[in-house]
Amino acid sequence: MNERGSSVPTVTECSMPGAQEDGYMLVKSKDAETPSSRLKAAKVDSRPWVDQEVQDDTELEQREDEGDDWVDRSEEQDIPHVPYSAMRYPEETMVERSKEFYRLLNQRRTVRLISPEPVPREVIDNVILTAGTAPSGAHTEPWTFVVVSDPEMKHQIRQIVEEEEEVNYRQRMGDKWVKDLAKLRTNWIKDYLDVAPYLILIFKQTYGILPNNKKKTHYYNEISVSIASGILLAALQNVGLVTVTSTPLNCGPQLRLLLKRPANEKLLMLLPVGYPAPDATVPELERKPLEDIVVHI
Ligand SMILES: NC(=O)C1=CN([C@@H]2O[C@H](COP(=O)(O)OP(=O)(O)OC[C@H]3O[C@@H](n4cnc5c(N)ncnc54)[C@H](OP(=O)(O)O)[C@@H]3O)[C@@H](O)[C@H]2O)C=CC1
Ligand SMILES: Cc1cc2nc3c(=O)[nH]c(=O)nc-3n(C[C@H](O)[C@H](O)[C@H](O)COP(=O)(O)O)c2cc1C
Ligand SMILES: N[C@@H](Cc1ccc(O)c(Cl)c1)C(=O)O
Repeated sequence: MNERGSSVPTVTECSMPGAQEDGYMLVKSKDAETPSSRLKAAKVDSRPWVDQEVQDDTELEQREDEGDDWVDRSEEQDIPHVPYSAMRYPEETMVERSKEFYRLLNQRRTVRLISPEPVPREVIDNVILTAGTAPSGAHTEPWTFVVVSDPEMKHQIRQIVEEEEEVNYRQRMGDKWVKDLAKLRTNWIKDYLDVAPYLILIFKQTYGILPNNKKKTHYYNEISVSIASGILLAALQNVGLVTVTSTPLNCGPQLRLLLKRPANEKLLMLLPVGYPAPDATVPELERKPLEDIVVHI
């Protein structure tokens, strides 16, 4: 393998215990070689180099089950291009606005003690609309925001999450993981899943399904939905609400089924949303200074 990553991880079809209706998962394996992996390797080798961590494998992986059920992009209609104009501020105003926005977002904290106080539904709709302004690969908008306010449904979500997180903390993840998280004083008990007025479950659509049932490639879907999620966090901060950017390990498939979401959707994160509880505390964390996060060239 050369340094620029031309060695391609092979892909094996295998049965996935306890998982989806699809019955397949892609497993990276160094040794196994199958016709599809050879095809994939050949395709990848003919492409320009991209960092393996960020390369868009979306289409390659999906074309494993290539068939007539994928839409041909060339069938899509051309659209008009229209003039664009942006707000233009004097430089001093730009500096002031950039500081002001930084001050706002620098106050954002993950708050794990959330008040049960109701939050207007319209505010939740607006922050989700804001998240939906995110850029997305080929403008595929590969996100679904499931908003849960029903107490019984919230409780069922809590039961799934607590059951899996208990396994994560007690055995699945091991000592290093538990030690790395210790400063946050988290555990598998997730009161906020019952208490927060809203739970927003953010799903990435790994591919799209058109009205004619053909599948559509959702390029860079995880990156696109992650950007939308970041914008959602900023929008929540803007209205004085708090959340926990939570990634409940191994809960995705169960939560998808509970919420009756289709098989093309995978849970990306679960955000309990509300006002902070009056007695909420947060760990006294520091953020890296500018010189540690920027390189000017
Ligand atoms: N594991 C990761 O790389 C990432 C995880 N997350 C989030 O972290 C949390 C834990 O993630 P993870 O450990 O992957 O656990 P999940 O609970 O999301 O998934 C467990 C396993 O099931 C697979 N799976 C989930 N949904 C589907 C679906 N609709 N169709 C087919 N396979 C599916 C996943 O595949 P697969 O590994 O292909 O996703 C994974 O192997 C979740 O909230 C998840 O959304 C967020 C970003 C990346
Ligand atoms: C991708 C990602 C996954 C996270 N997963 C969890 C999680 O599962 N549970 C949790 O309590 N916090 C989770 N967090 C929140 C982090 O613990 C938190 O962002 C970090 O401690 C910094 O604190 P701050 O958000 O207050 O700046 C996650 C954050 C990110 C960005
Ligand atoms: N999901 C667990 C553990 C956890 C906690 C905090 C984190 O920042 C991360 Cl990445 C994981 C939990 O919610 O307790």
